[in-house]
Amino acid sequence: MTITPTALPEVLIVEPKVFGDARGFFTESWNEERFNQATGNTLRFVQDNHSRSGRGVLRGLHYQLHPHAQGKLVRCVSGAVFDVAVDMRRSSANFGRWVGVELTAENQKQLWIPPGFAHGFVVVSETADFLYKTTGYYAPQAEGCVRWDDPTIGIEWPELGMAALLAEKDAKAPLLAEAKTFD
Ligand SMILES: Cc1cn([C@H]2C[C@H](O)[C@@H](COP(=O)(O)OP(=O)(O)O[C@H]3O[C@H](C)C(=O)[C@H](O)[C@H]3O)O2)c(=O)[nH]c1=O
Repeated sequence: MTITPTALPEVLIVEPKVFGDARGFFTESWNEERFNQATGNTLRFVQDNHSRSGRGVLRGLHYQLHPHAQGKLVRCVSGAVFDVAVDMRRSSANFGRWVGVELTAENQKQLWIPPGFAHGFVVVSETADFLYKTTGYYAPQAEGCVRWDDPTIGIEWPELGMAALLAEKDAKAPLLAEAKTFD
């Protein structure tokens, strides 16, 4: 397992070892001991999620506030997405800053997004199956969201050649200045 910090040092690219052979491949997509040894975390995941989306679908930017804040370990198992995390902690020197990583079925990269960060992705393949583990249960009453295209965050989304397809709540999400944040 390889762990690579991003420009937001708490957001980590996780690359489990992939064993390829003439039949295909095998990989341990999650190994608690290896992950916690490599990152110094002591994570406990309580929920697995799976969403499927078509090209141009943009889900996010979402997060849950305390006491229901979620850490997420995300990956794309078919197709490809551009995955983004935004630091929503006002006390952080990186408040409002973002990182983006292409997660694909081919590169088998995963992204660890700790509590305190907004998360979202846009699909850059015909379809994408997106799986992720969370350290907290779904709590819609604690959900926060921030606009995907807020110029003060300035996410450089990939060119899609089409308008992003968003849920109504995401199209109407607040800008960072009005969004709920972490201390
Ligand atoms: C997230 C979630 C949703 N739902 C139900 C609620 C709705 O009836 C339906 C679709 O929910 P939503 O439109 O919020 O799904 P996404 O837009 O993919 O939300 C996710 O998008 C970004 C990328 C995230 O990081 C979050 O995990 C999550 O907010 O699934 C559940 O029952 N449990 C859940 O954990």
